[in-house]
Amino acid sequence: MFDPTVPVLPERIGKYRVVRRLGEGTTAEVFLCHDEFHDRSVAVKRVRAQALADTVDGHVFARFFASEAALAGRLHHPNVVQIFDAVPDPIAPFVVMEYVPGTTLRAWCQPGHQLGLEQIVEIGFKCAMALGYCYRQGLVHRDVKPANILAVETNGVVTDVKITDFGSALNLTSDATQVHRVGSLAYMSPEQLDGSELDARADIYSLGAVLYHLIAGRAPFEAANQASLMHQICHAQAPSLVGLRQGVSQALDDVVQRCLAKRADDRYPSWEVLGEALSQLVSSQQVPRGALQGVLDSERFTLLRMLEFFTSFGDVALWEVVHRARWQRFPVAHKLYNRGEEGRTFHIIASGAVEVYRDGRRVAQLGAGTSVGEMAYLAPNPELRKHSTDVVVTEKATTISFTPETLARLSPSCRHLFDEAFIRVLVRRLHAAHETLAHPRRIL
Ligand SMILES: Nc1ncnc2c1ncn2[C@@H]1O[C@H](COP(=O)(O)OP(=O)(O)OP(=O)(O)O)[C@@H](O)[C@H]1O
Repeated sequence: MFDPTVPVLPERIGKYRVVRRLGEGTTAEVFLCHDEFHDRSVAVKRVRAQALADTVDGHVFARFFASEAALAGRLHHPNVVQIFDAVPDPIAPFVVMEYVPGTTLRAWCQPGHQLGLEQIVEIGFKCAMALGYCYRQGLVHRDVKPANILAVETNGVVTDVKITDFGSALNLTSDATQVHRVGSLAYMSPEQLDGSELDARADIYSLGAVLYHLIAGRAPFEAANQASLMHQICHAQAPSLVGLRQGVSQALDDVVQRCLAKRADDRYPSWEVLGEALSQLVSSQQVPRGALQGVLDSERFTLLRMLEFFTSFGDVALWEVVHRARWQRFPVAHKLYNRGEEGRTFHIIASGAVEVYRDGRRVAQLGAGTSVGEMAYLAPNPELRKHSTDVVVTEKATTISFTPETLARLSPSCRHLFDEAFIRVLVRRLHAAHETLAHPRRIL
Protein backbone atom coordinates (compact mmCIF):
# COMPACT_ATOMS: atom_id res chain seq x y z
CA MET A 1 0.00 0.00 0.00
CA PHE A 2 1.24 3.51 -0.73
CA ASP A 3 2.69 5.15 2.36
CA PRO A 4 3.22 8.91 1.87
CA THR A 5 5.80 9.00 4.68
CA VAL A 6 8.11 6.60 2.81
CA PRO A 7 9.87 8.47 0.01
CA VAL A 8 9.44 6.88 -3.40
CA LEU A 9 12.61 5.27 -4.71
CA PRO A 10 13.62 6.60 -8.12
CA GLU A 11 14.05 3.89 -10.74
CA ARG A 12 17.18 5.40 -12.24
CA ILE A 13 19.55 8.25 -11.55
CA GLY A 14 21.13 9.13 -14.88
CA LYS A 15 22.25 5.85 -16.37
CA TYR A 16 22.43 4.10 -12.99
CA ARG A 17 19.73 1.66 -11.87
CA VAL A 18 18.70 2.38 -8.27
CA VAL A 19 18.77 -0.64 -5.94
CA ARG A 20 18.02 0.92 -2.54
CA ARG A 21 18.52 3.99 -0.38
CA LEU A 22 21.72 3.88 1.69
CA GLY A 23 21.24 6.98 3.80
CA GLU A 24 20.94 10.71 3.83
CA GLY A 25 22.81 13.75 5.04
CA THR A 26 21.85 17.40 5.46
CA THR A 27 21.74 18.20 1.78
CA ALA A 28 21.81 14.93 -0.11
CA GLU A 29 20.53 11.39 -0.32
CA VAL A 30 22.76 8.42 -1.09
CA PHE A 31 21.57 5.43 -3.12
CA LEU A 32 23.05 2.04 -3.89
CA CYS A 33 22.94 1.74 -7.67
CA HIS A 34 24.09 -0.65 -10.32
CA ASP A 35 26.41 0.59 -13.04
CA GLU A 36 25.45 -1.67 -15.91
CA PHE A 37 28.27 -0.56 -18.18
CA HIS A 38 30.99 -1.58 -15.71
CA ASP A 39 28.80 -4.21 -14.00
CA ARG A 40 29.57 -2.92 -10.52
CA SER A 41 27.77 -1.50 -7.52
CA VAL A 42 28.17 2.24 -6.99
CA ALA A 43 26.93 4.75 -4.41
CA VAL A 44 25.21 7.77 -5.94
CA LYS A 45 24.92 10.93 -3.85
CA ARG A 46 22.20 13.23 -5.16
CA VAL A 47 21.24 16.64 -3.86
CA ARG A 48 17.71 16.94 -2.53
CA ALA A 49 15.59 19.38 -4.56
CA GLN A 50 14.66 21.43 -1.44
CA ALA A 51 18.32 21.72 -0.51
CA LEU A 52 19.21 23.15 -3.88
CA ALA A 53 16.55 25.86 -3.43
CA ASP A 54 17.77 26.72 0.09
CA THR A 55 20.48 29.37 -0.09
CA VAL A 56 22.72 27.91 2.63
CA ASP A 57 22.29 24.20 1.81
CA GLY A 58 22.29 24.90 -1.92
CA HIS A 59 25.57 26.74 -1.49
CA VAL A 60 27.03 23.87 0.57
CA PHE A 61 26.10 21.32 -2.07
CA ALA A 62 27.30 23.47 -4.97
CA ARG A 63 30.69 23.70 -3.25
CA PHE A 64 30.71 19.99 -2.44
CA PHE A 65 29.78 19.16 -6.01
CA ALA A 66 32.44 21.40 -7.56
CA SER A 67 35.15 19.90 -5.32
CA GLU A 68 34.11 16.31 -5.88
CA ALA A 69 33.86 16.93 -9.63
CA ALA A 70 37.36 18.37 -9.67
CA LEU A 71 38.67 15.38 -7.73
CA ALA A 72 36.86 12.69 -9.76
CA GLY A 73 39.39 10.07 -10.83
CA ARG A 74 42.28 11.89 -9.13
CA LEU A 75 42.51 10.13 -5.78
CA HIS A 76 43.41 6.45 -5.82
CA HIS A 77 44.05 5.02 -2.41
CA PRO A 78 42.63 1.88 -0.80
CA ASN A 79 41.48 3.94 2.19
CA VAL A 80 39.86 6.78 0.23
CA VAL A 81 36.40 6.39 -1.36
CA GLN A 82 36.98 6.72 -5.07
CA ILE A 83 34.93 9.25 -7.06
CA PHE A 84 34.02 7.88 -10.47
CA ASP A 85 31.95 10.72 -11.88
CA ALA A 86 30.13 13.97 -11.09
CA VAL A 87 27.12 14.70 -13.25
CA PRO A 88 25.94 18.33 -13.36
CA ASP A 89 22.25 17.54 -13.85
CA PRO A 90 20.42 20.93 -13.80
CA ILE A 91 17.63 19.71 -11.48
CA ALA A 92 19.49 17.30 -9.23
CA PRO A 93 23.28 17.08 -9.75
CA PHE A 94 24.84 13.86 -8.46
CA VAL A 95 28.19 12.29 -7.66
CA VAL A 96 28.97 8.64 -8.42
CA MET A 97 31.39 6.91 -6.09
CA GLU A 98 32.73 3.58 -4.97
CA TYR A 99 30.17 1.63 -2.92
CA VAL A 100 31.40 0.71 0.54
CA PRO A 101 29.46 -2.12 2.19
CA GLY A 102 29.06 -1.12 5.84
CA THR A 103 28.23 1.90 7.97
CA THR A 104 30.00 5.09 8.92
CA LEU A 105 32.15 5.23 12.06
CA ARG A 106 29.30 7.12 13.74
CA ALA A 107 27.81 3.71 14.50
CA TRP A 108 30.87 2.90 16.64
CA CYS A 109 30.89 6.09 18.70
CA GLN A 110 28.13 5.20 21.16
CA PRO A 111 29.08 4.06 24.68
CA GLY A 112 28.57 0.30 24.84
CA HIS A 113 29.03 -0.08 21.09
CA GLN A 114 32.71 0.67 20.79
CA LEU A 115 35.44 -1.05 18.83
CA GLY A 116 38.44 -2.78 20.39
CA LEU A 117 41.38 -0.49 21.17
CA GLU A 118 43.73 -2.25 18.75
CA GLN A 119 41.13 -1.85 16.03
CA ILE A 120 40.78 1.87 16.75
CA VAL A 121 44.56 2.35 16.55
CA GLU A 122 44.55 0.39 13.29
CA ILE A 123 41.80 2.69 11.93
CA GLY A 124 43.85 5.73 13.01
CA PHE A 125 46.90 4.36 11.20
CA LYS A 126 44.99 3.73 7.97
CA CYS A 127 43.35 7.16 8.07
CA ALA A 128 46.75 8.78 8.70
CA MET A 129 48.25 6.98 5.69
CA ALA A 130 45.25 7.89 3.49
CA LEU A 131 45.18 11.55 4.56
CA GLY A 132 48.95 11.69 4.12
CA TYR A 133 48.46 10.52 0.54
CA CYS A 134 45.83 13.24 -0.02
CA TYR A 135 48.03 15.88 1.59
CA ARG A 136 50.85 14.99 -0.79
CA GLN A 137 48.34 15.83 -3.55
CA GLY A 138 47.89 19.23 -1.92
CA LEU A 139 44.63 18.51 -0.09
CA VAL A 140 43.48 19.31 3.43
CA HIS A 141 40.20 17.45 4.03
CA ARG A 142 38.78 20.01 6.54
CA ASP A 143 35.87 17.84 7.64
CA VAL A 144 37.36 14.66 9.13
CA LYS A 145 34.62 13.25 11.38
CA PRO A 146 33.09 9.82 12.10
CA ALA A 147 30.28 10.41 9.55
CA ASN A 148 32.89 10.88 6.83
CA ILE A 149 34.76 7.65 7.52
CA LEU A 150 33.04 4.61 6.07
CA ALA A 151 33.70 1.30 7.77
CA VAL A 152 33.87 -1.79 5.57
CA GLU A 153 32.18 -4.59 7.46
CA THR A 154 32.63 -8.28 6.85
CA ASN A 155 30.38 -10.55 8.93
CA GLY A 156 29.73 -7.68 11.36
CA VAL A 157 33.46 -7.02 11.90
CA VAL A 158 35.11 -3.78 10.74
CA THR A 159 37.85 -4.90 8.37
CA ASP A 160 38.78 -1.64 6.69
CA VAL A 161 37.99 2.08 6.53
CA LYS A 162 37.60 4.56 3.70
CA ILE A 163 37.56 8.33 3.97
CA THR A 164 34.88 10.16 2.04
CA ASP A 165 33.40 13.61 1.45
CA PHE A 166 36.18 15.75 0.08
CA GLY A 167 33.58 18.45 -0.49
CA SER A 168 35.51 21.00 1.54
CA ALA A 169 39.01 19.99 0.51
CA LEU A 170 39.41 22.36 -2.40
CA ASN A 171 38.07 25.45 -0.66
CA LEU A 172 40.98 27.58 0.23
CA THR A 173 39.09 30.29 2.05
CA SER A 174 38.03 29.99 5.64
CA ASP A 175 34.35 30.33 4.68
CA ALA A 176 34.56 26.62 3.93
CA THR A 177 34.72 25.67 7.59
CA GLN A 178 30.95 25.12 7.65
CA VAL A 179 30.67 26.21 11.24
CA HIS A 180 26.90 26.22 10.88
CA ARG A 181 26.97 22.44 10.66
CA VAL A 182 27.10 21.67 14.37
CA GLY A 183 27.79 17.98 13.66
CA SER A 184 31.28 18.78 12.42
CA LEU A 185 32.10 21.30 15.12
CA ALA A 186 33.01 18.69 17.72
CA TYR A 187 35.98 17.58 15.59
CA MET A 188 37.18 20.97 14.39
CA SER A 189 40.59 22.35 15.30
CA PRO A 190 40.94 25.71 17.10
CA GLU A 191 42.57 27.28 14.03
CA GLN A 192 39.61 26.21 11.89
CA LEU A 193 37.21 27.95 14.26
CA ASP A 194 39.07 31.26 14.08
CA GLY A 195 39.42 31.12 10.31
CA SER A 196 43.22 30.79 10.18
CA GLU A 197 45.04 29.21 7.28
CA LEU A 198 45.00 25.41 7.51
CA ASP A 199 47.51 22.68 6.80
CA ALA A 200 47.69 18.92 7.47
CA ARG A 201 47.83 19.57 11.21
CA ALA A 202 44.19 20.77 11.23
CA ASP A 203 43.14 17.36 9.90
CA ILE A 204 45.52 15.70 12.40
CA TYR A 205 43.58 17.46 15.17
CA SER A 206 40.26 16.22 13.73
CA LEU A 207 41.48 12.65 13.38
CA GLY A 208 42.65 12.86 17.02
CA ALA A 209 39.13 13.96 18.00
CA VAL A 210 37.62 11.03 16.06
CA LEU A 211 39.98 8.55 17.74
CA TYR A 212 39.13 10.09 21.11
CA HIS A 213 35.41 9.61 20.43
CA LEU A 214 35.90 6.00 19.26
CA ILE A 215 37.92 5.20 22.39
CA ALA A 216 35.86 7.03 25.01
CA GLY A 217 32.37 6.81 23.50
CA ARG A 218 32.17 10.61 23.80
CA ALA A 219 33.74 13.52 21.94
CA PRO A 220 36.72 15.32 23.57
CA PHE A 221 34.49 18.28 24.45
CA GLU A 222 30.80 18.31 25.21
CA ALA A 223 28.72 21.43 25.78
CA ALA A 224 25.11 22.53 25.84
CA ASN A 225 25.57 25.07 23.08
CA GLN A 226 27.80 25.97 20.18
CA ALA A 227 29.46 28.99 21.82
CA SER A 228 30.52 27.02 24.88
CA LEU A 229 31.74 24.12 22.70
CA MET A 230 33.87 26.53 20.67
CA HIS A 231 35.27 28.03 23.88
CA GLN A 232 36.25 24.58 25.16
CA ILE A 233 37.88 23.59 21.86
CA CYS A 234 40.03 26.70 22.05
CA HIS A 235 40.85 26.67 25.77
CA ALA A 236 40.04 23.42 27.64
CA GLN A 237 42.09 20.25 27.88
CA ALA A 238 40.21 17.04 26.99
CA PRO A 239 39.93 14.63 29.97
CA SER A 240 42.60 11.90 30.01
CA LEU A 241 41.46 8.76 28.21
CA VAL A 242 43.18 6.61 30.83
CA GLY A 243 40.35 7.20 33.26
CA LEU A 244 37.63 6.92 30.65
CA ARG A 245 38.18 3.41 29.39
CA GLN A 246 39.80 0.31 30.75
CA GLY A 247 42.95 -0.82 28.95
CA VAL A 248 43.97 2.64 27.71
CA SER A 249 47.70 3.10 28.34
CA GLN A 250 49.33 6.45 29.07
CA ALA A 251 51.16 6.08 25.74
CA LEU A 252 47.86 5.82 23.81
CA ASP A 253 46.43 8.84 25.63
CA ASP A 254 49.64 10.77 24.89
CA VAL A 255 49.32 10.12 21.14
CA VAL A 256 45.67 11.26 21.01
CA GLN A 257 46.31 14.27 23.26
CA ARG A 258 49.23 15.37 21.09
CA CYS A 259 46.91 15.34 18.06
CA LEU A 260 44.51 17.52 20.09
CA ALA A 261 47.11 20.12 21.09
CA LYS A 262 45.72 23.66 20.82
CA ARG A 263 48.72 24.96 18.88
CA ALA A 264 49.37 23.24 15.55
CA ASP A 265 53.12 23.41 16.33
CA ASP A 266 52.61 21.16 19.35
CA ARG A 267 50.90 18.41 17.31
CA TYR A 268 52.56 15.74 15.14
CA PRO A 269 54.34 17.63 12.38
CA SER A 270 53.16 15.31 9.60
CA TRP A 271 50.92 12.33 8.83
CA GLU A 272 53.98 10.10 8.51
CA VAL A 273 55.16 10.88 12.04
CA LEU A 274 51.65 10.28 13.42
CA GLY A 275 51.42 6.99 11.46
CA GLU A 276 54.74 5.92 13.00
CA ALA A 277 53.54 6.77 16.51
CA LEU A 278 50.35 4.76 16.02
CA SER A 279 52.11 1.71 14.62
CA GLN A 280 54.62 1.88 17.47
CA LEU A 281 51.74 1.64 19.96
CA VAL A 282 50.91 -1.74 18.44
CA SER A 283 54.47 -3.03 18.09
CA SER A 284 55.44 -1.99 21.64
CA GLN A 285 52.23 -3.60 22.97
CA GLN A 286 50.80 -0.37 24.34
CA VAL A 287 47.35 -1.45 23.21
CA PRO A 288 45.88 -4.70 24.49
CA ARG A 289 45.34 -7.39 21.89
CA GLY A 290 41.62 -8.04 21.78
CA ALA A 291 39.68 -10.15 19.35
CA LEU A 292 42.23 -9.58 16.59
CA GLN A 293 44.85 -12.11 17.58
CA GLY A 294 46.33 -12.22 14.09
CA VAL A 295 48.78 -9.81 12.53
CA LEU A 296 47.26 -6.35 11.95
CA ASP A 297 47.42 -4.66 8.54
CA SER A 298 49.33 -1.76 10.11
CA GLU A 299 52.02 -4.16 11.38
CA ARG A 300 52.27 -5.75 7.97
CA PHE A 301 52.53 -2.38 6.29
CA THR A 302 55.25 -1.22 8.69
CA LEU A 303 57.12 -4.50 8.25
CA LEU A 304 57.10 -4.29 4.44
CA ARG A 305 58.12 -0.63 4.56
CA MET A 306 61.38 -1.69 6.23
CA LEU A 307 62.28 -4.40 3.69
CA GLU A 308 64.82 -3.70 1.02
CA PHE A 309 62.77 -5.49 -1.64
CA PHE A 310 60.04 -2.85 -1.31
CA THR A 311 62.16 0.31 -1.16
CA SER A 312 60.84 1.62 -4.49
CA PHE A 313 57.18 0.88 -3.63
CA GLY A 314 55.01 3.88 -2.71
CA ASP A 315 52.37 3.64 0.03
CA VAL A 316 49.53 2.79 -2.34
CA ALA A 317 51.41 -0.10 -3.97
CA LEU A 318 52.52 -1.30 -0.54
CA TRP A 319 48.92 -1.45 0.68
CA GLU A 320 48.10 -3.51 -2.35
CA VAL A 321 50.83 -5.96 -1.39
CA VAL A 322 49.56 -6.05 2.23
CA HIS A 323 46.08 -6.97 1.04
CA ARG A 324 46.85 -9.28 -1.88
CA ALA A 325 49.83 -11.31 -0.75
CA ARG A 326 49.49 -14.58 1.11
CA TRP A 327 51.01 -14.21 4.56
CA GLN A 328 52.36 -17.40 6.12
CA ARG A 329 54.31 -18.39 9.20
CA PHE A 330 56.76 -21.31 9.16
CA PRO A 331 58.47 -23.13 12.05
CA VAL A 332 62.19 -23.92 12.17
CA ALA A 333 63.14 -26.92 9.94
CA HIS A 334 60.18 -26.42 7.62
CA LYS A 335 61.23 -27.09 4.01
CA LEU A 336 60.11 -24.19 1.85
CA TYR A 337 61.38 -25.85 -1.35
CA ASN A 338 62.68 -29.29 -2.28
CA ARG A 339 65.26 -29.69 -4.99
CA GLY A 340 63.80 -31.09 -8.22
CA GLU A 341 60.25 -29.98 -7.44
CA GLU A 342 58.60 -27.66 -9.91
CA GLY A 343 57.94 -24.30 -8.32
CA ARG A 344 55.47 -21.56 -9.12
CA THR A 345 55.37 -19.71 -5.82
CA PHE A 346 57.98 -17.23 -4.69
CA HIS A 347 58.39 -15.96 -1.15
CA ILE A 348 59.68 -12.71 0.25
CA ILE A 349 60.96 -13.20 3.77
CA ALA A 350 59.31 -10.64 6.03
CA SER A 351 61.01 -11.89 9.21
CA GLY A 352 63.16 -14.84 10.25
CA ALA A 353 65.74 -16.65 8.09
CA VAL A 354 66.20 -19.58 5.71
CA GLU A 355 69.23 -21.52 4.45
CA VAL A 356 69.80 -22.68 0.90
CA TYR A 357 71.43 -26.10 0.31
CA ARG A 358 72.85 -27.50 -2.90
CA ASP A 359 73.76 -31.20 -2.77
CA GLY A 360 73.67 -31.05 1.00
CA ARG A 361 76.10 -28.12 1.11
CA ARG A 362 74.96 -24.80 2.51
CA VAL A 363 75.36 -22.16 -0.18
CA ALA A 364 73.47 -19.22 1.24
CA GLN A 365 71.65 -17.84 4.24
CA LEU A 366 68.82 -15.43 3.53
CA GLY A 367 67.12 -13.07 5.97
CA ALA A 368 64.34 -10.48 6.04
CA GLY A 369 63.85 -8.54 2.83
CA THR A 370 65.23 -11.17 0.47
CA SER A 371 63.26 -13.26 -1.97
CA VAL A 372 63.44 -16.99 -2.60
CA GLY A 373 61.98 -19.08 -5.38
CA GLU A 374 61.79 -16.22 -7.87
CA MET A 375 64.17 -18.00 -10.31
CA ALA A 376 61.76 -20.92 -10.71
CA TYR A 377 58.87 -18.46 -10.81
CA LEU A 378 60.45 -16.37 -13.59
CA ALA A 379 61.73 -19.37 -15.59
CA PRO A 380 60.52 -19.59 -19.16
CA ASN A 381 60.03 -23.40 -19.34
CA PRO A 382 59.02 -26.27 -17.01
CA GLU A 383 62.52 -27.76 -16.87
CA LEU A 384 63.99 -24.51 -15.59
CA ARG A 385 61.09 -24.14 -13.18
CA LYS A 386 62.42 -27.03 -11.12
CA HIS A 387 64.10 -25.88 -7.92
CA SER A 388 67.83 -26.51 -8.00
CA THR A 389 68.24 -26.25 -4.22
CA ASP A 390 66.62 -27.19 -0.93
CA VAL A 391 65.48 -24.26 1.18
CA VAL A 392 64.99 -24.79 4.91
CA VAL A 393 63.70 -22.42 7.60
CA THR A 394 66.40 -21.84 10.23
CA GLU A 395 64.75 -19.04 12.20
CA LYS A 396 60.96 -18.94 12.66
CA ALA A 397 59.86 -17.13 9.51
CA THR A 398 56.98 -15.01 8.22
CA THR A 399 56.85 -14.80 4.46
CA ILE A 400 54.60 -13.26 1.89
CA SER A 401 54.11 -15.33 -1.21
CA PHE A 402 52.73 -14.92 -4.69
CA THR A 403 51.89 -17.20 -7.59
CA PRO A 404 51.64 -16.03 -11.21
CA GLU A 405 47.85 -15.88 -10.76
CA THR A 406 47.90 -13.72 -7.61
CA LEU A 407 50.58 -11.49 -9.10
CA ALA A 408 48.46 -11.03 -12.24
CA ARG A 409 45.68 -9.62 -10.07
CA LEU A 410 47.85 -6.69 -8.94
CA SER A 411 47.56 -3.34 -10.66
CA PRO A 412 49.94 -2.83 -13.61
CA SER A 413 51.93 -0.21 -11.71
CA CYS A 414 52.41 -2.54 -8.74
CA ARG A 415 53.47 -5.41 -11.05
CA HIS A 416 55.94 -3.11 -12.69
CA LEU A 417 57.50 -2.37 -9.30
CA PHE A 418 57.79 -6.13 -8.69
CA ASP A 419 59.54 -6.57 -12.06
CA GLU A 420 62.00 -3.83 -11.18
CA ALA A 421 62.66 -5.39 -7.79
CA PHE A 422 63.25 -8.79 -9.45
CA ILE A 423 65.72 -7.25 -11.88
CA ARG A 424 67.63 -5.79 -8.94
CA VAL A 425 67.67 -9.22 -7.25
CA LEU A 426 68.83 -10.96 -10.43
CA VAL A 427 71.59 -8.44 -11.12
CA ARG A 428 72.84 -8.87 -7.57
CA ARG A 429 72.77 -12.67 -7.89
CA LEU A 430 74.62 -12.54 -11.18
CA HIS A 431 77.19 -10.27 -9.65
CA ALA A 432 77.65 -12.61 -6.66
CA ALA A 433 77.98 -15.61 -8.99
CA HIS A 434 80.74 -13.88 -10.91
CA GLU A 435 82.55 -12.98 -7.72
CA THR A 436 82.34 -16.59 -6.53
CA LEU A 437 83.74 -17.90 -9.78
CA ALA A 438 86.51 -15.31 -9.44
CA HIS A 439 85.87 -14.25 -12.96
CA PRO A 440 88.93 -12.39 -14.22
CA ARG A 441 86.88 -9.64 -15.84
CA ARG A 442 83.95 -8.22 -13.95
CA ILE A 443 81.07 -7.79 -16.29
CA LEU A 444 79.01 -5.55 -14.06
N1 LIG B 1 30.24 5.42 -0.82
C1 LIG B 1 29.28 5.00 0.02
N2 LIG B 1 29.02 3.68 0.14
C2 LIG B 1 28.06 3.25 1.00
N3 LIG B 1 27.30 4.05 1.78
C3 LIG B 1 27.50 5.37 1.71
C4 LIG B 1 28.49 5.92 0.83
N4 LIG B 1 28.47 7.26 0.98
C5 LIG B 1 27.51 7.55 1.90
N5 LIG B 1 26.91 6.42 2.34
C6 LIG B 1 25.81 6.32 3.33
O1 LIG B 1 24.94 7.41 3.14
C7 LIG B 1 24.80 8.17 4.34
C8 LIG B 1 24.65 9.64 4.03
O2 LIG B 1 25.89 10.15 3.53
P1 LIG B 1 26.16 11.71 3.36
O3 LIG B 1 27.59 11.85 2.98
O4 LIG B 1 25.13 12.32 2.49
O5 LIG B 1 25.80 12.28 4.76
P2 LIG B 1 26.58 12.60 6.10
O6 LIG B 1 28.06 12.65 5.84
O7 LIG B 1 26.05 11.66 7.11
O8 LIG B 1 26.06 14.04 6.41
P3 LIG B 1 26.49 15.44 5.85
O9 LIG B 1 27.03 15.24 4.45
O10 LIG B 1 25.26 16.20 5.90
O11 LIG B 1 27.54 15.91 6.78
C9 LIG B 1 26.05 7.84 5.14
O12 LIG B 1 25.76 7.98 6.49
C10 LIG B 1 26.33 6.40 4.75
O13 LIG B 1 25.61 5.51 5.56
